[in-house]
Amino acid sequence: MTQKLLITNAAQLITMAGHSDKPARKGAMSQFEVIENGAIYMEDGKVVEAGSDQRIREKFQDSVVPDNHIDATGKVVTPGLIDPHTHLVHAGTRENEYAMRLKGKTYMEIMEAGGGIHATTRATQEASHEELYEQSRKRLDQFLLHGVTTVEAKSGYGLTLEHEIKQLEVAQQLSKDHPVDLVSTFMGAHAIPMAEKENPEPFVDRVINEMIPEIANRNLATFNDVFCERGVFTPEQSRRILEAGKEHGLIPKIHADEIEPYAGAELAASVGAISADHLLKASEQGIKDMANAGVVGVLLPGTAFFLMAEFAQARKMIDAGVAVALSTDTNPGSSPTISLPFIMNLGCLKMGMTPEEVLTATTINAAHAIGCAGEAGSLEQGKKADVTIFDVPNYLTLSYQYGMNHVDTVIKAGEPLVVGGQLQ
Ligand SMILES: N=CN[C@@H](CCC(=O)O)C(=O)O
Ligand SMILES: [Zn+2]
Repeated sequence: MTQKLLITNAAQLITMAGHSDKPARKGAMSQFEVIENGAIYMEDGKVVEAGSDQRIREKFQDSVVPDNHIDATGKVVTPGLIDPHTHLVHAGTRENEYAMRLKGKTYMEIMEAGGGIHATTRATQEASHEELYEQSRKRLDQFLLHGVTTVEAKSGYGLTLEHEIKQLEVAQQLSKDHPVDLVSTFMGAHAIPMAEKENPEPFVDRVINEMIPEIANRNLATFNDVFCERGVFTPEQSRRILEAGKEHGLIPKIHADEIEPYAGAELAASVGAISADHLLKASEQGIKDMANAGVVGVLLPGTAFFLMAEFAQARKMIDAGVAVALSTDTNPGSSPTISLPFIMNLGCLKMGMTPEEVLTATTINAAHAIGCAGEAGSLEQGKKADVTIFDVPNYLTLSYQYGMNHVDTVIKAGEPLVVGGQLQ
């Protein structure tokens, strides 16, 4: 049966059209069209046409029954938001570490003492597939309620082949069962297991020779990520891990220059990573290299906010020609939030981004950061009918009123799943 859906009367319709092939950079990040009084028609989970209310009604109003007609009077319609960097599948929380950090301990001190990523690894190793599935499913519901229709999910709290597979299988099952689209990243190189701290090379070898081939063989991930940071994986180890992934068809991503400058941005450019993420301490050279190589900069201002660190230099990166995307970095240690709209607020207030840039960074550029811009990230003919409707009169209000959830309706593949701010 053909499934039809018509949205009319939008105070503002923002399609983000025109950047499906390449991410928006520099001025183009701010220059999208805003259709005042817009409408969009969808069929069989795909966008058919978006444009002025008058034109779309003339063409399509007669083919829909009232039940398939959403009136967006006074609201803003955008592509479904995309979160390109999360640690969705994990067990446990770390509020005890939060309290320690408030008293002055640093993120890395806690990790070096066996907490941090190691604490979540212990909890995740102990959790069953079913427990991880249930906790992650709830998070995905929350994402949907905050307007997000596609989410990237990393492993990296397993640190053994068995437990990395468990995390990725949970993500794989959720991608079948849950309406939010999931894109998976293998991140076996998220931390060196505590017992191997003094001699990490055997672990690096296991990631390269055991984990990567098996994960690729089982088709459990699209991307391969590494935490390149002093005290975790060196640039040289990171390069080997990312190159090994490439040999098995896994596209490189990298946690780069988060705590200290460590030439992670430069490495991302030199291995041809699709994105480099964090970048709080990225060097001038690294920023230039990323712009030249077309590496998307995925910035995670929730992490800087929560770790009380200096924010990444989004303004400098955009002006230098880096395509910037934004993400929550959802995880229990450095960014326990699923609110991408709050991340948009932070993008403006703490990283010098414009309200237009943060919308681009959470839609089409976020899609490019996870290789799905051909299907998602903009409302253009033939792309997925993933739509978020915000109960605000204009898009500026989204980054002006902070810490609030303005999501009214979320449509996934042509189906309204959130209506009036409630899951259906
Ligand atoms: N920095 C490395 N990894 C995660 C945090 C993981 C954790 O603290 O559990 C991040 O991207 O922020
Ligand atoms: Zn991360």
